[in-house]
Amino acid sequence: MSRTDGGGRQGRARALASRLNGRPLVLVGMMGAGKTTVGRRLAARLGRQFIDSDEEIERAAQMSIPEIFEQRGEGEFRAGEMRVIARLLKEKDIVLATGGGAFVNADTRALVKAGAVSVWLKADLDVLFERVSRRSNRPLLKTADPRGTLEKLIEDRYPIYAEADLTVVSRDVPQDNVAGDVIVALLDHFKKEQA
Ligand SMILES: Nc1ncnc2c1ncn2[C@@H]1O[C@H](COP(=O)(O)OP(=O)(O)O)[C@@H](O)[C@H]1O
Ligand SMILES: O=C(O)C1=C[C@@H](OP(=O)(O)O)[C@@H](O)[C@H](O)C1
Ligand SMILES: [Mg+2]
Repeated sequence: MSRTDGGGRQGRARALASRLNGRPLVLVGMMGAGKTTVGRRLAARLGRQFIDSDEEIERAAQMSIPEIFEQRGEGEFRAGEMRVIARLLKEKDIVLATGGGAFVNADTRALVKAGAVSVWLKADLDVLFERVSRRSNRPLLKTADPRGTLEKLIEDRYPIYAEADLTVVSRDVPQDNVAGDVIVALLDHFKKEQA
């Protein structure tokens, strides 16, 4: 990478930091969109702390997400998810990756909309299915037809994710490039907001 590229990157990160003024950046979207992995890259590029709400919930409950769903049920998971996100939104200068269902919950969505800048990482069914098929840690997809389940979730959730402040396509390119796409899209968003 040339010196100019490095300067451009840093310049964009600084410009964005000033626009955000400490406000949390929150990633929303389907399972497999890349919220956790792209979010980590994004935080590194912006010099922000990265937090994943699923990891926070697992730490608080001392159980894995599949165990929480199995032993406590989805209702309790969603209530815990909202509490954890409400607490995390009080932090400054963070990138927060949420679980795919968090923004779908009306109360959690209201908290995110009020206290953060939200980005929908969007990907289509084929891309998502290929990615989630790599691991079996998503209890909602433990059905007879996981692809059909994912398709139905997309149908239900896309209109809700569209309420995020902006949308970035999670392309099948290195995750650092997707993080770069998010930074460019955010700067563009703030420019438009100012115009
Ligand atoms: N842009 C990308 N290109 C290729 N693979 C990706 C990309 N983003 C994420 N992945 C992979 O997809 C899987 C799910 O990513 P993850 O970050 O856990 O998604 P989420 O948190 O949105 O469910 C992981 O194996 C990750 O490495
Ligand atoms: O879409 C969902 O409802 C869920 C997504 C998961 O997080 P990721 O989106 O990070 O996979 C996790 O919170 C849980 O399995 C439920
Ligand atoms: Mg995740």
